[in-house]
Amino acid sequence: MLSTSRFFPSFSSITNRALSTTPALKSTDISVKEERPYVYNVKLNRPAKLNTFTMEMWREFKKAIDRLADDPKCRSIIITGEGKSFCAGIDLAAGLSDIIRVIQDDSVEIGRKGRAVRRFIGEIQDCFTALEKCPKPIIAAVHSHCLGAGIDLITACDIRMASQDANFSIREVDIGLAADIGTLNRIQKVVGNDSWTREVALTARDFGADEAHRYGLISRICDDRQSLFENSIEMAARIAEKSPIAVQGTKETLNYARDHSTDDSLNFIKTWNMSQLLSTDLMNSALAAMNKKKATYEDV
Ligand SMILES: CC/C=C\C=C\CC(=O)SCCNC(=O)CCNC(=O)[C@H](O)C(C)(C)COP(=O)(O)OP(=O)(O)OC[C@H]1O[C@@H](n2cnc3c(N)ncnc32)[C@H](O)[C@@H]1OP(=O)(O)O
Repeated sequence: MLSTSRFFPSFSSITNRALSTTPALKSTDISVKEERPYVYNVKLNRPAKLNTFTMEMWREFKKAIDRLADDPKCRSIIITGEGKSFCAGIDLAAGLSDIIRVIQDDSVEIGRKGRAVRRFIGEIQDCFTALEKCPKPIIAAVHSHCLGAGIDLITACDIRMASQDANFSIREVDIGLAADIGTLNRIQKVVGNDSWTREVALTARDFGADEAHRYGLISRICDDRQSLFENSIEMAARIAEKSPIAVQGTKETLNYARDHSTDDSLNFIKTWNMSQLLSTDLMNSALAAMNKKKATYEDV
């Protein structure tokens, strides 16, 4: 069992450093690649630190997702991690240094400190909420460690799959905090088992791919990392072949239905489709189905 203290520089050394000493993000910490036509891979690319998140990396991640959200040449996305682990959570040394500096700055009045903490958490929340807000479906492909912020990330995705070696933990209580960037707010809606959710969130215990699958956190287990990658690309490519109007309307509606009453969401989809059924995609798809052919669709 590793102690988290080995990752922390002393608090005084953090507070004495200037802001600019936060390890700078090389833009390679997040890489974006078109793997197939219309299918993009957003890769966490900080393998030496097990793809742990710094503030700069969070910002880069959001930028990448927001860019793909608006790119008509992107229709589906997979999220992968380079190296040994998918994501070992927040970078316990660099990722918390900004906030610790504020907390420890005695010249800042306590009410203002609270506001700064709230802003800090909100900014990080937005980086993962970008996954949910992105109209393109997003598949998380998890191998090895997926801890803390890693679970925040994957619960904001549309689909989760993992290789057999995956190792998950809602690790936050072990570092003295209630998870605040999405896991606790989304996981019950993903998993639908309140007792299990509370068990893993309150104990921070590790669980593997089989357990994650059994409780619905992931929908598919692959034998190894290579087949995980291939399966996630195949699934993303299959989605990308379909009408982007239909696919993106489906994601919007599922998100809306999750957070509203059935009545409200029925109203939402009929209003949505007031315009979206007028699209040529409907006729194209119907004709292609009747002729046993594949339809192609304009970019949106
Ligand atoms: C407002 C708050 C917002 C977000 C909050 C999020 C909360 C969380 O994310 S909680 C989870 C935090 N993460 C952890 O507690 C994991 C800590 N890491 C480990 O326990 C282990 O590294 C391991 C994942 C079990 C893997 O062990 P091992 O295979 O032996 O590899 P290591 O040699 O330990 O690690 C390699 C390399 O990575 C560095 N590293 C690993 N995890 C972190 C981390 N979380 N923060 C910073 N650095 C980390 C480790 O120091 C090694 O670096 P070297 O330079 O090679 O020493």
